Amino acid sequence: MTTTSKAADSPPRLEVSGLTVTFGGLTALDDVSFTVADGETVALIGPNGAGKTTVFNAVCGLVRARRGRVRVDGAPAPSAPTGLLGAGVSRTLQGLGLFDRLTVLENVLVPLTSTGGRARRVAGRRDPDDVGAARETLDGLGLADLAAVPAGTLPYPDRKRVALARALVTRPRLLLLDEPAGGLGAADIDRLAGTVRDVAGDGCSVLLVEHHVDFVTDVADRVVVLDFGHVIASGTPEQVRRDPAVEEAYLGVPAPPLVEPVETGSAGVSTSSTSDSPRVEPVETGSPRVEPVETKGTSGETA
Ligand SMILES: Nc1ncnc2c1ncn2[C@@H]1O[C@H](COP(=O)(O)OP(=O)(O)OP(=O)(O)O)[C@@H](O)[C@H]1O
Repeated sequence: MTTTSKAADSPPRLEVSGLTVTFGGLTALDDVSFTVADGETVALIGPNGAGKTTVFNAVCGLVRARRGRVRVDGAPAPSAPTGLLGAGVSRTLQGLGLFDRLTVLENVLVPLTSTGGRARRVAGRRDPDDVGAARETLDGLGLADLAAVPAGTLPYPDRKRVALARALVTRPRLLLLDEPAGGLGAADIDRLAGTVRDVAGDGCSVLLVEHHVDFVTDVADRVVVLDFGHVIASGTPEQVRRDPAVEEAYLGVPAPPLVEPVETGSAGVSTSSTSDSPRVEPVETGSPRVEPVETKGTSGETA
């Protein structure tokens, strides 16, 4: 999925380098480094409180780093959220943050009409180009028929797609998705995965925070695992799934040895570790899945 449109020595779309963030005496992030290339999808996973949202907030200028740096296309990331659109960065929120009384179309127009000198157009006159872009985005997400419906009347999966449309309408080069699969059923997650692949296929880089491991495995080129503010593993979804440190971080116990003597019995598993014994792979028995947190509200929140 990674595109090759940039020169080989060009900076990555997103570079997080030595990022350290503290809240009073708490070190939420400690020397965190990773990159996201053009058109690459990277998932940031980790147990609750690991620091995932803090990474997002640091990229968006919502929290100040004590040390380290965040660069987008080689330039310092905006120091305030108001600079995000200009930097080609867009994000969704765990709580969606929709305006319930505005229609779907009006919600999707918000990032277009609230930037630069176009803010005055919110109150009445709409730029036809903006409306066209919003309708095109809604169409692409299967939301065209809902354009005139107040967002607050929609079921949660549709509201979630509206929030995604609002993030996509500015045609970002870097899209940050905060628990995009949380609270969705299997069919909606499949549709979301298709959208993420399409977005990445168009060259947009995607950084997502997600607890749903099957979704992560489906869409992510690489996974970065945080625990207590440290990067404890990174690699392909398969590499990370098999990493004992990841298992330990989620389950709180050391991973068992790779080959464990097992009692003989009807299951036919050998007790010995001779070369013709079946190989026991304890790490495969449980993907490090933590159920999505659905209690963080579904409307009106900001990050
Ligand atoms: N504004 C804040 N003030 C104080 N502590 C904070 C603040 N924001 C985050 N923290 C703390 O920083 C740590 C990392 O929090 P963060 O929300 O980034 O974790 P997370 O991995 O996103 O967790 P979750 O999966 O539960 O959303 C936690 O210990 C959290 O309590």
